[in-house]
Amino acid sequence: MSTPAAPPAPSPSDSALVHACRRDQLEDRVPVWFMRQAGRSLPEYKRVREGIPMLESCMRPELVAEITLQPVRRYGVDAAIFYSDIMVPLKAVGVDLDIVPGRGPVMGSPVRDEADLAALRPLQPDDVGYVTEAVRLLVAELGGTPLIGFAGAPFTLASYLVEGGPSKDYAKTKAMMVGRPDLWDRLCTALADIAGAFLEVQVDAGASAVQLFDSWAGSLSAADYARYAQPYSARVLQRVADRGVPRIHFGVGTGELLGLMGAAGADVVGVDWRVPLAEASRRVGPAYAVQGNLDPALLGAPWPVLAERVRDVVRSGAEAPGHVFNLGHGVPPDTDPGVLGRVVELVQSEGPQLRASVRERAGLVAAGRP
Ligand SMILES: Cc1c2[nH]c(c1CCC(=O)O)Cc1[nH]c(c(CCC(=O)O)c1C)Cc1[nH]c(c(CCC(=O)O)c1C)Cc1[nH]c(c(C)c1CCC(=O)O)C2
Repeated sequence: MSTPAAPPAPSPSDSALVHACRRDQLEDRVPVWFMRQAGRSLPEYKRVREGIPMLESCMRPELVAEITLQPVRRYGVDAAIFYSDIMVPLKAVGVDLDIVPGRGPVMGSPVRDEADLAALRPLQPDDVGYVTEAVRLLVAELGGTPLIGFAGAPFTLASYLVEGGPSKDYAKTKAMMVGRPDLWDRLCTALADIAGAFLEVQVDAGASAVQLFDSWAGSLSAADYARYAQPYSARVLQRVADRGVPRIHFGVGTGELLGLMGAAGADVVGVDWRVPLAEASRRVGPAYAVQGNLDPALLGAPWPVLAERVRDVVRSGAEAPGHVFNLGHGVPPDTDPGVLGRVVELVQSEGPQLRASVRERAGLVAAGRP
């Protein structure tokens, strides 16, 4: 008699995250991960980063793999997010920039005219061999847990390049955008091609989903977003359209842009805390899953209050055809990791039941699903 075949190893493409992104959310799991889950909120991160500058840390495959795995080990989240930065592909093509602790990306010299565009040569996979290597190491370690690759969207990248560093009003960026649309088009097309190549590298090495961060797109009106940002984000997302991996598209303060962000070529629209997920889902329509959207500032609230807010997010997300639980923006550096652990535990233990009861009451349960 032959021994029965071992059950197939869990595959990231069959994970709760990927199913939720595809809107065939498994009834037994509400997937949860956090933007910026790897990083300064973790003591084990601070320990391994000691004395190593941010950008250098992104170029050491074993360190990248270790930092990416830290929150997966600690919290048991449903996805890993690749440890890198939106500025890494720009650094890789030779742009003079640094990431200054407590401040963010700072340029050696800002991009202001045609001559400055010369710095933005196309990204070749060999420019980021350390990314390929780190993704491969991670995919081997992660087993059934999916790895999310990411890139910065052209508008958000352009804001750092044109301002020269972080900004509150993006005045120089917007002045170029409306005043020099020809230059803006060349800048954002070059950035789209670099960001698209960066996503391709991660997917080719084994990432199971991608997220495009357009963190600062919420500073634009819908009309300006549609004209000056969306076409370039669409160009990035198009690069990985035929790779079979879900595409998540996120920004902050984008309540008025959610439909346009979906239409840029996403499968999942990331939502900050300002718009409830049920309303966000109505704005994007039934062809998209949603991701979000607990207010990160509430992580410091007393647990019973926070727990009820976590349940509210799950209930509101249940009105969408697919929901990936996340914060509305990144984990704040001063977050107590113990609190994030409790959030994961709550979403994983109560999430499926909360979701099922909302969907049953609303008559949203898909007929015939096992
Ligand atoms: C706008 C943006 C950047 N980088 C990123 C975005 C989009 C997301 C968002 O809106 O927050 C994306 C990013 N940056 C980092 C990740 C790693 C993965 C993860 O989410 O856990 C990701 C996905 C690491 C990082 N990127 C950065 C850190 C902190 C640097 C350090 O630890 O020294 C980390 C862990 C630095 C960084 N890099 C950037 C900023 C604004 C900062 C913060 C500056 C500061 O407050 O110190 C640019």
